Amino acid sequence: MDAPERPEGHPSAGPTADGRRPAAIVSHVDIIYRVYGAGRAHEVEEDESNLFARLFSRTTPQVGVREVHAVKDASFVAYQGESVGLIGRNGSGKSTLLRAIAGLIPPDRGQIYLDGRAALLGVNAVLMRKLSGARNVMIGGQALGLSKQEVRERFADIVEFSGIGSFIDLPMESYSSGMAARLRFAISTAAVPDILVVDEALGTGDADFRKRAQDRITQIRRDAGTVFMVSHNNNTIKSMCDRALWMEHGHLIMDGPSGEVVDAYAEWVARRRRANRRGGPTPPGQGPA
Ligand SMILES: Nc1ncnc2c1ncn2[C@@H]1O[C@H](COP(=O)(O)OP(=O)(O)OP(=O)(O)O)[C@@H](O)[C@H]1O
Repeated sequence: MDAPERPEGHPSAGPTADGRRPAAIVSHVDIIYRVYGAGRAHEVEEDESNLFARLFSRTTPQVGVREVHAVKDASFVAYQGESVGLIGRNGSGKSTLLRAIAGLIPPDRGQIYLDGRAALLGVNAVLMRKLSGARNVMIGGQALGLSKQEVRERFADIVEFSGIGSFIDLPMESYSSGMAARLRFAISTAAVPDILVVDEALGTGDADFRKRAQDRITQIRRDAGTVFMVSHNNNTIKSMCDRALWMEHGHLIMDGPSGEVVDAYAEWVARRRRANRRGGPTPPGQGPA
């Protein structure tokens, strides 16, 4: 099979003229979810011959399949050492784009090129509530690609960072949600990936833990890693990211220094609220489009 076409600035092309090295290239990416069984009642009850014709038709969409176009023609380049925040309203496509960068969802169109390994912060899928925190450290660490020996070497650090103390020997189902979130964060960042993808993990925990989480992310960036994060907290994005991407209805509508993008987004949200209170739409020409 032919190698995919490499856009300008592909990681293998080396650093740019200003010395920055691309870590992730997202080129014209579209992501479409297909939700099955989403048909209307009368479609489900249609007669069998009609159903047969539909199943074998190339042109008519199948019964009950609904498409959600979550990301539309998104393109950007992120550089090593950069921390990029994604902001936007609920359902605007932020998590979907992050999951695609982490390699969990294949784009329907376009390409994503990464220089190194990307990992989504969060080992939720593999952790087991009925097992002790200690057993879960071993399971989660290995899920991140560490060997048993490597997890053992980092065990004390992970437990110390989580602040779980002697609870580490109890089943995770006995933890408060904050304790579980802290342990998950500690496990997830035990193996430092080249590209760390953080989806809303920083809203959990108390102020002290948030500070330590922030320090750890800063350290990952210092080790030449790149961080992507989604947050609904504008202050988190401003303080932890140097750049922000604003998504609306699957489109990437603004890309720039985090302070500028967050302020523009906050202003737009406030204007929308005012317009909604007055019962009218957002004034034309002042929306994000
Ligand atoms: N697994 C899925 N199957 C079908 N549709 C999905 C799925 N996950 C997300 N969607 C849809 O894709 C769109 C984008 O969702 P996504 O979770 O990426 O948005 P988001 O900006 O991260 O939202 P939020 O801020 O609420 O987390 C939404 O319309 C959502 O309903």
